[in-house]
Amino acid sequence: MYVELKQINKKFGDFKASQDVNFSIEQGKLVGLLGPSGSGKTTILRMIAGLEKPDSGDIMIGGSRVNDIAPGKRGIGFVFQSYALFRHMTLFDNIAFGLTLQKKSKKEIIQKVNELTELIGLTGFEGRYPNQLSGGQRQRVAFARALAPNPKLLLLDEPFAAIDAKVRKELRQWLRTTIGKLGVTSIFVTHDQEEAVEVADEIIITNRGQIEQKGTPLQIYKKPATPFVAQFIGESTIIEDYTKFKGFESNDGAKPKEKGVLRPEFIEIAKDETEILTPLAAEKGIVRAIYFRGNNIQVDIEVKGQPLTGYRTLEQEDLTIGMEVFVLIHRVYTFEGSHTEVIENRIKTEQNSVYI
Ligand SMILES: Nc1ncnc2c1ncn2[C@@H]1O[C@H](COP(=O)(O)OP(=O)(O)OP(=O)(O)O)[C@@H](O)[C@H]1O
Repeated sequence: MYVELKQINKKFGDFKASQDVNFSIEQGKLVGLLGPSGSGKTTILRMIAGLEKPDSGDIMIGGSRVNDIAPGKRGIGFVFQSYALFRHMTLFDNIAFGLTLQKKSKKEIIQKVNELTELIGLTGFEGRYPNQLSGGQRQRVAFARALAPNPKLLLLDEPFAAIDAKVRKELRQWLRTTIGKLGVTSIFVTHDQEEAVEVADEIIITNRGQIEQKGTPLQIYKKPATPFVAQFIGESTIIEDYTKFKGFESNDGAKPKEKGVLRPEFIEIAKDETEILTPLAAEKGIVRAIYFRGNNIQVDIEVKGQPLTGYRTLEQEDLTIGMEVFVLIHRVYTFEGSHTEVIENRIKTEQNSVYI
């Protein structure tokens, strides 16, 4: 493991910004720290960088405990949200900054800066000042500057936050490819789940100073470990009593102990019985709202007093507000302690086995 946090605790006054934080990151991985505002992501990043000291616990980088090592001696590159370039320095001098501090030879500096300028696609722009570059270009320069001293670990704090949406998408892909090529272990902070899912090899989800889950984007999406993760990742509706729906009835009529989580992808909304394979397993619902989402149509429905959301494709027939529709709930998640359970629609499953 390249980076390891062991039982890290950090308080600001009485406020617990990190509570028993444990995780490890393999060498060469690009990991996203994802969580709502104030959940402690930046505090974790700053402790790894040495800009903040944990109250207890160990921070290990490359097998050594670095708690007492100064930030500049940890072999870390840092990219901040706001470009933080030196305004009075050219692109060349900005990238060369760390190398000059390291007292590298002129020849070495020129070679390295040229290499990095090419990597970020800005060859020919060496003499420009930050205000002569676009936001995306400036952020790439910040990235090159952080990489110049050959860090073993790269930390990025909301690196795309200040950049407009279209450029941000391009920059994400670029960052992913570039970091993959360089193989430098990297941790980035974001509160944007789309960004984390698109860019990261692995995601660590933070909530109230604690780690809720760590896994690949797909693992986190398919098997959220806690109700918090289930609600935070993707869209979902929390249902107090899912046993009121067809196919989910409890055997003894008792209400479930745990709440259910329903994602739009678990719901099929059909205009009539012919659109659905197992109409017997479906509930009737009323269309409450319809939103065109570009590549699909979001339909808000009400089923037995419960508002739910599902999607329809552009190829399917249009629905109208107030229309009665068939709603097939394929599955529901529940959580028992730290265990996620997936409950399938029983009627649908039985009917499908008859067809087979
Ligand atoms: N130096 C500090 N002094 C006091 N409180 C702090 C300090 N730094 C952070 N905090 C508090 O610790 C909590 C966690 O902050 P942190 O910046 O780690 O969260 P975050 O998840 O990165 O949030 P955001 O997405 O808004 O940046 C917040 O409530 C914040 O106000």
